[in-house]
Formats: sequence, C-alpha cells, structure tokens
Amino acid sequence: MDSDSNPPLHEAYEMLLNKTRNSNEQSGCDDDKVVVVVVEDTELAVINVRHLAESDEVRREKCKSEIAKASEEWGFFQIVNHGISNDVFSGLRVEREKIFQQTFEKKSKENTFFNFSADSYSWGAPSATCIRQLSWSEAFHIPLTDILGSSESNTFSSTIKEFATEVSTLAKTLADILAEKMGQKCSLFEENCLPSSCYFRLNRYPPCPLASEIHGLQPHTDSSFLTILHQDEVGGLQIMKDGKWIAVKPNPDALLIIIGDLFQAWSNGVYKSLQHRVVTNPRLERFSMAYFFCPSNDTVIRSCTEKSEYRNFSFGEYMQEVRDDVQKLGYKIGLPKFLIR
Ligand SMILES: C=C1C[C@]23C[C@@]1(O)CC[C@H]2[C@@]12CC[C@H](O)[C@@](C)(C(=O)O1)[C@H]2[C@@H]3C(=O)O
Ligand SMILES: O=C(O)CCC(=O)C(=O)O
Ligand SMILES: [Fe+2]
Repeated sequence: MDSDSNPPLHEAYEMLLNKTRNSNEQSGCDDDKVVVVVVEDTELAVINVRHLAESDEVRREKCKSEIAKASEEWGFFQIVNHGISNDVFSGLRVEREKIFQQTFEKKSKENTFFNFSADSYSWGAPSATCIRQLSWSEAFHIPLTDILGSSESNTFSSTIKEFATEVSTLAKTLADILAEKMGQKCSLFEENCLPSSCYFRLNRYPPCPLASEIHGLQPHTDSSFLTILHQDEVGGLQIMKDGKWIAVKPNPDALLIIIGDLFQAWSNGVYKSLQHRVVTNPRLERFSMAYFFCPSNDTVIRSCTEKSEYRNFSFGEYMQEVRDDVQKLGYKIGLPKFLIR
C-alpha cells in the first residue's frame, strides 16, 4: 500500500505509547499488555446451510438445530455453501483495494466517496486513553441506505448493491431460524431489518510494529442482531470464551456468523453476543468485511420471553449510547447498561 494512503497510526500511537510508559502505568487501564494472554486454536462449528433447502424435513430441522445450538453455546459459527457467489466476493475485493488505496487525505475528507455519511471513514481510536483501547486499523463503516438509496452508478455501488441483496436474504433466513427455535413466529425481521437499515464495514489492518501490544480492533461485541463476516487468510480474529481468547482459524470457503447484542437482548440471554477482537500482525496486512443485520433506528427491542433481563430500548437509542461511551470512555459498554437490576 502506498504510504500516502496509510492513516498516521505510527505518529498517533507513538505519543500514546510514550505517555503510557512515562506515566508509569497510571493510565487508568489495569491491563496494558492485553494481547499476551492464553490463546487456544479451536475449530468453530462449521454448518452446511445447503441442508436448509433440502426437501427432507429431518435434515432441514437438524441444520436449524445446529444453528440455534451454536448461537446459544458460542454465539459464533461458520457456514459453508451459503449461496453467495465467488464472483461477488472477487468484485468486493477489487473495490476494497481501490477504496483503501486512495490517499489518506481523500479518505478522511467529507463526502469524498459518493454520498457516504461524513463519519463513514475511521482509523485508529480517537478517544483511546491507553494502549488497550487502541485499534491499529482503518475502516469504512457504511450505512447501506447511503448506497441503496442513491441513484449514483459506479462499480463500487453496484458491487455493494449486489452483495447487499444476496446477503440480506441469508441474514433474514438465519434470523428467522433463531426466532423459530425460540418458539417465535414473528415479522420482526421482515418488517424492521430492511436492506437499507443494515451496515457494511470494510476493515483494513496494516502490519503493526508492536503487534504483541496493540489490538487491530479492540475487544467488543457487535451491536447488530447478527453479523456476517468474511475474513481473509491472514488470521487475527479471536473470540472470548469461558475467560480465554480463542483464535478463529481462517477458512476461505466459510462465512462467520456472529450473534450480536440485539439478539442477546431479544432472546433474553439465550443467544450469546460474545466479545471478540482482532490482534495485529507484525508483517502482513489483513482485511475483513462485515455485514451488520440491523433494524431501523426506531425499532424497539423487547425480549421475546418473560421476565426480561433488559429494559426495552430502541436501536437508535442503543447506538447513541454506544457512540457516547466510545467517545467518553474510549470503549463500548453496550448491553450491561440496559440490564434491569
Ligand atoms: C472503536 C470502536 C468502534 C466500535 C466500538 C469500538 O469500541 C470497537 C468496535 C466497533 C464496533 C464494531 C461493530 C459495530 O460496527 C459497532 C457499531 C459496534 O458496536 O462495535 C462498532 C463501533 C463503532 O463503530 O462505533
Ligand atoms: O476483522 C475481523 O475479523 C473482525 C471485525 C469485527 O469484529 C467488526 O468489524 O465488528
Ligand atoms: Fe465485531
């Protein structure tokens, strides 16, 4: 990657590293060497979702049960034979390369790309107060309404439109299965999670000289109902399970499904929204793409069973809370703030 296109991570982070060293660990963070922890390599469940289209009801139901079980126990699983064509992913890779290769100045300028919202591009962690909160990455976090609602025609928007159409069907199928397995037949997703209320995120993790000390993306849960993630072959994604970080081995044929906060709240804690993070690589650049299956901002999330662990909240209210916390504290709190005590 051209040096003009890299965000100034070195400069920004150098200051924070020095500050942390000089302040003799009085940074307010109790665990600065976070990346050095026990990590196990585990094969996540791989579910062949082609079985969902089978005429044999027993096989269909078995596949649905696997999806629900993985969402309860892990909140993370992989799917294969998901039906999204390789051509769509090849197209996305080409567009991703083009967009990240633009100069940093252009990427960070408002409205440079199509009609993206001004804050679609982000890099690093502007509110971080200690090493633990740093994110050695840049991202385009694109509200799909910006693309689907625009009449502009170019290869970027047509490729994303094609992907959004295919992936939204997949996301809704998975969400409906999870609802059905909770004994709910509802129109929640059909009515509220429209292709235009979802988000698409392109992540780029440049090589990091201090890879053992700095996250590529700080630990977080996703704010969606569920996320469909495609990671390249480099690796670096880890999930927190039973107090341990577990590395997720890249599988080029699979998509990762991550249960998000909204499903945890809606299912009253049955489906788990797990913390995950990305660790950096000292030599290799890494990319990932995420589709966040989200409702419109005014959708109220209420748990589908009694007695609710969480108070009702609208998605807009939830995201505002996330943004405020990231800005004030340098990290996201998320669902614990909505627990009924
Ligand atoms: C720096 C951050 C941005 C983020 C919250 C976080 O503290 C860490 C992860 C980011 C993420 C990823 C998934 C969702 O897109 C998101 C909205 C979320 O809940 O966590 C974003 C947050 C964001 O962009 O504000
Ligand atoms: O890059 C990855 O593998 C994970 C990205 C992620 O967690 C996110 O975008 O929310
Ligand atoms: Fe995430």
